[in-house]
Amino acid sequence: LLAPARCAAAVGTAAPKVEGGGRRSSEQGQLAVAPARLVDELVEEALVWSSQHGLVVGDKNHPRSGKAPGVGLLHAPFALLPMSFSKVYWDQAVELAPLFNELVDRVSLDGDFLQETLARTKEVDSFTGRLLDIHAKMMKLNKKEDVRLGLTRSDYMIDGATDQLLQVELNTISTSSNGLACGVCELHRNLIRQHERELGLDPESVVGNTAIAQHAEALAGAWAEFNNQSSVVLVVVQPEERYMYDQYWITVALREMYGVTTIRKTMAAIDAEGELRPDGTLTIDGLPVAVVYFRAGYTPNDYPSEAEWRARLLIECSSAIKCPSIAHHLVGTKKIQQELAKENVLERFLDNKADIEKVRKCFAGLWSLENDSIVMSAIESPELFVLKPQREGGGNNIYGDNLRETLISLKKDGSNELAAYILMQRIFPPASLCYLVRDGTCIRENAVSEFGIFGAYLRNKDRVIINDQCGYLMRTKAASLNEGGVVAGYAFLNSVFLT
Ligand SMILES: Nc1ncnc2c1ncn2[C@@H]1O[C@H](COP(=O)(O)OP(=O)(O)O)[C@@H](O)[C@H]1O
Ligand SMILES: N[C@H](CCC(=O)N[C@@H](CS)C(=O)NCCC(=O)O)C(=O)O
Ligand SMILES: [Mg+2]
Repeated sequence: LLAPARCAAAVGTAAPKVEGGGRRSSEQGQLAVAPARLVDELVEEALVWSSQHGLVVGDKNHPRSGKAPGVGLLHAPFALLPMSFSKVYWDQAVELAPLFNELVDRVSLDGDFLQETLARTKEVDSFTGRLLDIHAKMMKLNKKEDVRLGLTRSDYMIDGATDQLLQVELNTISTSSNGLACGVCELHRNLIRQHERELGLDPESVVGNTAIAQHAEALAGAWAEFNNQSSVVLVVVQPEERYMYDQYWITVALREMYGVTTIRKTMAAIDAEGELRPDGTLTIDGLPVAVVYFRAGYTPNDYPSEAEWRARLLIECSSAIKCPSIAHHLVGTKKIQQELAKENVLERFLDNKADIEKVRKCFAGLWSLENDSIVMSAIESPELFVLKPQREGGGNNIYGDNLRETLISLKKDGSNELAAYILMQRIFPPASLCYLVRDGTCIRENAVSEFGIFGAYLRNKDRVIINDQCGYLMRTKAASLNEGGVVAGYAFLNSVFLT
């Protein structure tokens, strides 16, 4: 039905020209029009597979879908077939993972750098300010985190104009979809296995996703370093969580693979039930906490009252291994991303020249709004930029005319509001026709992808126990969309086969 060569294009491609073969981004996207019968069959099988294998999210149309597991389920949004991705980019992103792990840890130890870099932002962004206040309190207490666990994700897009892999952002808190990303990889392998001849693809060419196993391994490793057999891993969650199934993949693996117990609590519940023993141990309902795994706490919406801020401070003051610590969390702000892109700043944190060049090579243009000439360029050509506040979770950036108007009003006020934002070069990834499935419906869209590599870093004093990439997340969205993110409702989960 679909000649293999044509079919390779049928799965959507994000692999423009690279050294040693491959094709230019402009040549991509010649999607072989798969016969409707085959697409319908694939969609039906994919929906059945997703329902039977926990590739699910809570359905926002169901009142209790964010409260109780098993209630109001809906399949997670997914691309029907994997994205082809050049091994050159894959290898580059994998090679960068331990470098970014090390960079995040080094920057997190430089409290003055964090406080100074974010000082102006603090004046105009109260959320970031509150985080900085907790960080300042820990500095005053000279609080040391001997055991540090970083679970990160570095997100990239391919810049179609230069065929360069450019970092979109470095996430250091609540890096999610680690569970569902594995599911979509298995879904694609299953579909290809069932239709190998028609699709002309090899199921094993879909890159396996180790995210669940490796996140569980890192959390279990931290729990072991805490060295208290009766302790638990505390998962900090939002009161309404429709992404709970993504989280349960990790916590069930933690129990089944390592026998480690997890408890799920909201920040309000931690404030109400949490206590500090004299030795600094955090207890919840009397249970000692070894590790605090934040799957909430990254957005102002997670702090509706002082109770949640008290909980964050209580956790930070405790001997529990925070994932992330307040310092690690702050390293992931866009302002720090922009500061690290300045000349000679990486040299403060990384020693090896070659490593520094590898990291610097993946930086897109990043500027503070104090840079008048860049602000003027952005006002003239807003479509070439993205304006970013210090926010996480998708849906927060400013684009196009709104970007221009925001900059003009910020400049007119002359207020220091400017420090709440950074400007970033807009990346235009190669687009290709893809089949995308959401709410049981398959659409064919000209789509672009964002490739994330998860990173795991576990250290006890000067002993680095884990410093590795730990799985991947490929997200695909309509090329016409500015914003991204699955939870935010824009992107679809995808997997990768290397070309
Ligand atoms: N420089 C950029 N070029 C193109 N798209 C971008 C850029 N930065 C962000 N985006 C889009 O906006 C989405 C959210 O931006 P991001 O910086 O990842 O913020 P968040 O922390 O909210 O995820 C990304 O997933 C991507 O789709
Ligand atoms: N509900 C929360 C969701 C937390 C969250 O949005 N995390 C951001 C980085 S901060 C992220 O990694 N997004 C990747 C998946 C996407 O595209 O939506 C959770 O389960 O922890
Ligand atoms: Mg993001």
